Amino acid sequence: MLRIAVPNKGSLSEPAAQMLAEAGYRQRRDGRELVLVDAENDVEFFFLRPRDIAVYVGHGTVDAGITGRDLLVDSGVEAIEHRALGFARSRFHFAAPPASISRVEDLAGTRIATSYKVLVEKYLAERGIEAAEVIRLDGAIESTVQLGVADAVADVVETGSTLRAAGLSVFGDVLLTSEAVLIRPVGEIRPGFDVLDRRIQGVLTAREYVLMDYNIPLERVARAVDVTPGLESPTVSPLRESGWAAVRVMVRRSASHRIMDELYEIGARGILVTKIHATRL
Ligand SMILES: Nc1ncnc2c1ncn2[C@@H]1O[C@H](COP(=O)(O)OP(=O)(O)OP(=O)(O)O)[C@@H](O)[C@H]1O
Ligand SMILES: O=P(O)(O)OC[C@H]1O[C@H](OP(=O)(O)OP(=O)(O)O)[C@H](O)[C@@H]1O
Ligand SMILES: [Mg+2]
Repeated sequence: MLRIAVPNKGSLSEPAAQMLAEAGYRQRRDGRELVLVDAENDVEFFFLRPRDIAVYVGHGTVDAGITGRDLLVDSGVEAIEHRALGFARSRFHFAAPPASISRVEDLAGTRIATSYKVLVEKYLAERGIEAAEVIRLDGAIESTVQLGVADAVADVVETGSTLRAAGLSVFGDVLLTSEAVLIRPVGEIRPGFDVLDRRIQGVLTAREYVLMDYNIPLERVARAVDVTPGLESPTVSPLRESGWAAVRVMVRRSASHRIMDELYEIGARGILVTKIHATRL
């Protein structure tokens, strides 16, 4: 039975549960359940703190896990980032009151508050910058400057509104671009992992693509297919009315309206877009 670690709390937990549900796995009914056996799919889910998941996977205690790339890096543990999952996207940045610090070099001799101490210390060490102290705190990092605990912070930024509300501005490079990731232990892939991965890949494709159907005069099929080449090759079938073909093809959801406009211009009619629920490509 494949053992999978899943975030039990925080920003990662709800979208991870949603993704696994779309992949056909059983869901826990109660947020306090710690273990869930899905015998039908031959997997066992362990609901753990997102920060600890990299450690369990790194030590090989579980066969797979979902966590944040930033948490994996900060754990200092070796595990393989097998696949990016497209949610909990964030950037990791330094920030300070704009009048005080605006360059990474100015961090020398300052106190920096963060929940990601390993990540920050590694970044500073690589640049030969010696902070007075890197203070590790659990959350609400943006408040530390106002509270007089730190001179600057290093934290997760999504929209930037938390930083703005605290009167802080980012400076320097993005230290890390993060999102939720599927991770696995170093070494041989555990039995059953490929099935989990294919199911997740299926969900990602179903989210990214839609199915497009349209009718088109035969002499314009080639032009239309140039606009919608599909992943491999579009299905082109004859319509009952002679001189017309029906085309079925996958297109990126984000481009679907632009593509419909183009197809219409070429002469396509009856253009339909349908949501894809699941895929195995
Ligand atoms: N506002 C946000 N937008 C996008 N991703 C976020 C946001 N806050 C945290 N994350 C990401 O979620 C993961 C952190 O999850 P974690 O559960 O530790 O923190 P959290 O979501 O802040 O939860 P909490 O603060 O309630 O403990 C990291 O990968 C981080 O980059
Ligand atoms: O750029 P924004 O869209 O404002 O999002 C970023 C904020 O969201 C998270 O905080 P969370 O709400 O999890 O609180 P925490 O600081 O206690 O973890 C993160 O730690 C940042 O503080
Ligand atoms: Mg948080």
